[in-house]
Amino acid sequence: MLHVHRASKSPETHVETLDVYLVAKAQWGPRKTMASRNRSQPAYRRNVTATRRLPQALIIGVKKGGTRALLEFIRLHPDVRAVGPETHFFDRHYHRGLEWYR
Ligand SMILES: Nc1ncnc2c1ncn2[C@@H]1O[C@H](COP(=O)(O)OS(=O)(=O)O)[C@@H](OP(=O)(O)O)[C@H]1O
Repeated sequence: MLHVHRASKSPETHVETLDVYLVAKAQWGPRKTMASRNRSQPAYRRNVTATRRLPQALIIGVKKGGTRALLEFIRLHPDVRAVGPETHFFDRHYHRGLEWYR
């Protein structure tokens, strides 16, 4: 989850806090890790893995707006991969660039 703070001099808006979740559709391809040789895994798990890619969707909402619940419902779909902990890309790690973000 990412908290983006935007300050404003307008008395109506004050400080706006948003939660941002990153959601990516998984892209399946050949697995190249040691885990691929783990015979205790079923074949459909041995031979495929998710490729790291930029998110295709961002969930943005106000704090306490239920963004976590929405993310958990969306990630139930088998083709969806989503971050677990907060990434803080836009507020803390933006300078690291898109390769870090993947
Ligand atoms: N469908 C629905 N209806 C009513 N309330 C709901 C719903 N889904 C989530 N929630 C409540 O939303 C709170 C969590 O919001 P967030 O995921 O945005 O959390 S946070 O702001 O990042 O902490 C959290 O409230 P609190 O338990 O008071 O913290 C959830 O219980």
